[in-house]
Amino acid sequence: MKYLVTGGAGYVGSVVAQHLLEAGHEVTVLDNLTTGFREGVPAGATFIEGDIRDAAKWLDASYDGVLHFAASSQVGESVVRPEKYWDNNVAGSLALLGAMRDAGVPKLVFSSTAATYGEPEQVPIRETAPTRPTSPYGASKLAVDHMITGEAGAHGLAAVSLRYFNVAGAYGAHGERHDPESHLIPLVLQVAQGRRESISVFGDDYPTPDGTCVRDYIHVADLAEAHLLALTAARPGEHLICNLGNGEGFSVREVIETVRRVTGHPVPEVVAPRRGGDPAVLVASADTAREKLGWNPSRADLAGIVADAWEFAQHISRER
Ligand SMILES: NC(=O)c1ccc[n+]([C@@H]2O[C@H](COP(=O)([O-])OP(=O)(O)OC[C@H]3O[C@@H](n4cnc5c(N)ncnc54)[C@H](O)[C@@H]3O)[C@@H](O)[C@H]2O)c1
Ligand SMILES: O=c1ccn([C@@H]2O[C@H](COP(=O)(O)OP(=O)(O)O[C@H]3O[C@H](CO)[C@@H](O)[C@H](O)[C@H]3O)[C@@H](O)[C@H]2O)c(=O)[nH]1
Repeated sequence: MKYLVTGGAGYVGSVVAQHLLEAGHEVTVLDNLTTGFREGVPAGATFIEGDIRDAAKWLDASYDGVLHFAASSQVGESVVRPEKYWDNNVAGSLALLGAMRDAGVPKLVFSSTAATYGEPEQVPIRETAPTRPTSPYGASKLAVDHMITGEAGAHGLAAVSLRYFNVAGAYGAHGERHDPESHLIPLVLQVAQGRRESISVFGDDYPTPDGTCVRDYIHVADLAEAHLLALTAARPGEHLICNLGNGEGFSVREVIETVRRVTGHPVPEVVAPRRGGDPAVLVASADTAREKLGWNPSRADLAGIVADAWEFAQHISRER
């Protein structure tokens, strides 16, 4: 099969593109390199440096589907620059869906997020939970989910939205890398490497056992496997929404402690003010993904996830 992977020079997109290639598919990556890296695109994929808003230039009926990762994805930034999120995520996805419709591309797998739920009433969070995002990022992703539901109903698109919880870990040469770094695990690893003095803990007065935010960390390779299953499960005219997480929450402090244990290095921490837009707790029920996709994540251990991320962090700093 032939797939377009938007955002395939970024963290999750590059790992999924690599899995698609390993499964024998033909892959084209479309990425404007705003947060991704040219060297992140897996060998064997065709690369187009371009924007999803111009997808019509490249999409044609030879594609069997699109895996849509390209987005702006930082919760905190979205609170201070909401317009960027409406433009890139919502207007960008609208253009992409239009290009798919015009070209007759039948299938879509979309990177949605736990951030669509906001502060949950019940944990673990099921897909039927209320969607009340606490950040413009989450709101923009929820808007795209609604757009996709309409597209499936009106025009027969076969679609799956995968609501990732916190993606972590690495897969071979592909791992989490942003410049400047913005995500918790790679930042804590930079402290362990001595590249940063300390990690800021954004708020220690949340209603959680140790006062810091709790997240459900999912290995990027488990996540990638769900995308391949979603391509098989997608049905014309239907929009399936599945959470992807391990169902276990770890606090910011527990993540920092795990990094100390795995790396054997000291990690000084400093309590800082809360970051805008952060819910206190996000933990998934992934029962729908297990039932509808046949997904069976096998890399749930946080220390193992951190160890893979650590190996990747060491690899990229040797390259610098
Ligand atoms: N990392 C996580 O924990 C997480 C959790 C939930 C959802 N997601 C979603 O998964 C997707 C991938 O996230 P990531 O962590 O790999 O981020 P990333 O920033 O590493 O990757 C995003 C990629 O999209 C590209 N891009 C952005 N806007 C574009 C545009 N207009 N046209 C073409 N390319 C564009 C960037 O250059 C980058 O390569 C995003 O949609 C994000 O919202 C990520
Ligand atoms: O220097 C830091 C960085 C982060 N955090 C905290 O660590 C937690 C995790 O933060 P981060 O790694 O930035 O991830 P999230 O903000 O939880 O968002 C990720 O996970 C979401 C799903 O839960 C996705 O939608 C987003 O795209 C993805 O960035 C949050 O409580 C942050 O406030 C800190 O305390 N210090």
